[in-house]
Amino acid sequence: MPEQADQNGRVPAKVAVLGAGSWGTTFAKVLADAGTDVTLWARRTEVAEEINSTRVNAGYLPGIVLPQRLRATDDAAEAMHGTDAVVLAVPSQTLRENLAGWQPLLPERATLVSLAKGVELSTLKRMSEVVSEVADVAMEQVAVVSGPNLAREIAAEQPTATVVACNDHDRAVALQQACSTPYFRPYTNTDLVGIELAGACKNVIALACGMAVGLGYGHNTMSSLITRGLAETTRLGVALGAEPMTFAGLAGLGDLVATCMSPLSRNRTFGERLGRGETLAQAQDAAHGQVAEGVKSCSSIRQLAARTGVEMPITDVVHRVCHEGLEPGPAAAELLGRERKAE
Ligand SMILES: NC(=O)c1ccc[n+]([C@@H]2O[C@H](COP(=O)([O-])OP(=O)(O)OC[C@H]3O[C@@H](n4cnc5c(N)ncnc54)[C@H](O)[C@@H]3O)[C@@H](O)[C@H]2O)c1
Ligand SMILES: O=P(O)(O)OC[C@H](O)CO
Repeated sequence: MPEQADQNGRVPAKVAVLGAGSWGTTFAKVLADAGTDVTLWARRTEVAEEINSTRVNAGYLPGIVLPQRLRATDDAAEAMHGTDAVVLAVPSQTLRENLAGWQPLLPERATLVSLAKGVELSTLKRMSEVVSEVADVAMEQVAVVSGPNLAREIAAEQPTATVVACNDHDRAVALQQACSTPYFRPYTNTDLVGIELAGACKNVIALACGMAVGLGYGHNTMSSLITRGLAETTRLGVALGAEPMTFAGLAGLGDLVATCMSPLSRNRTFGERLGRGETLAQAQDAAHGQVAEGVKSCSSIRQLAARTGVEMPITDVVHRVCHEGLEPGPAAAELLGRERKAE
C-alpha cells in the first residue's frame, strides 16, 4: 500500500530512547546532533533530573555535555508519546521484560530499534525476534544498530561508522538519515540475522581476548583469537541463514576488532579480570552494574551452536570459564591442543 511505503521511508522526526546507560545516552546524543527530537527514558528519576538540569549523565558519561535538543524523563509514556521510532537501549537479557511493560505505550507504526547485543538465554532468540514477538509487530518494523561503537568514543565525537539493519530497506534508510552526524556514519544492511549474531558473538570473543591479556599474552594471541573467533561466528551465522559477507563488515570484523582490542570494552575488561585470577563475582562487582553481555550470551550462543550442529570452540571454553570453573590458563591450553586441521 502506498501509504505504508510512505510511512516506512519517512525519516523519524521524534524518537524515544529507552535506557539511559552508556549506549542509550550516547545514541540519544547522536540522534539529537543529527537534528532529531529525542526524549531519553531513565529508570532512575535522579538520572533524568540530572540530565535535564546539568546536561550531563555523570554516572555513565562523565564530562560529556549533552545537547539541548535531548530531554530526559523517568516516564516511559511521556518519552514515547507521538514518536516515529522507539530505541531500546537496555541489556539483552532484560529486554523482553522491559518491552512487555512498554508494549501498550508503543506508537502503532513506530520503528522499533534494538541496540542490544546478545542472544536471549531462555529462548535462544535474537533481539529483533524478541522485539517482534513481544511488541507483536512484523519483523519489517524492527531495526538494529550495530557496529564498532564503543559509547565513550562516540560520545566524545570521535569519527565512527556503524550499520543500521532492517528487513525493510526504506525503513533502514530513514533511520540512517535520522542518526547521521559529522562524526557518526551509518551504513544500511538488510541481513538482520548476520548483524545481530555478529554483535552477540563478538562479546564472547572479547571475553576470551581479555582473558589472554590477563594471562599476559600479546598481540599474536589476540589476533589468533579474533581470526578464529570470526571463523566460528561466521560458521554459526551462515548455518542460521546469514550472508557470509556481513561478517567481514562493520558489525562483524569491525566490531570484533574494536571490542577485543579496546580497554574501554566491558567484555574485554571483564575477561582480563578473569585472566588475572579474579572470580566471576569479583569481576561482576568491579563492573559496577554495567553489562558485559558476553558473560550470559556465551551460554545461549553455545546452546544455539549445539542445536545447529556448529563447532564453536572459543565460545565453549569461555562458557566453561565463566560458568563451570575452568581456569583461563588450561582453557588456552585446551584450545591449542585441539585436533589439528586445515584452516
Ligand atoms: N556501551 C557501549 O559502548 C555499547 C555500544 C553498542 C551496543 N551496546 C549494547 O547496548 C545494550 C545496552 O548497553 P549499555 O552500554 O547502555 O548498558 P548500561 O549497563 O550502560 O545501561 C543499561 C541501561 O538499561 C537500564 N535498564 C532498564 N531495565 C533494566 C534492568 N532490568 N536491568 C538492568 N538495566 C536495566 C539501566 O538503568 C541502564 O540505564 C547492551 O546490549 C550493549 O551490548 C553497548
Ligand atoms: O563495552 P562492550 O564490551 O559492551 O562493547 C561495547 C560495544 O558493543 C562495542 O561496539
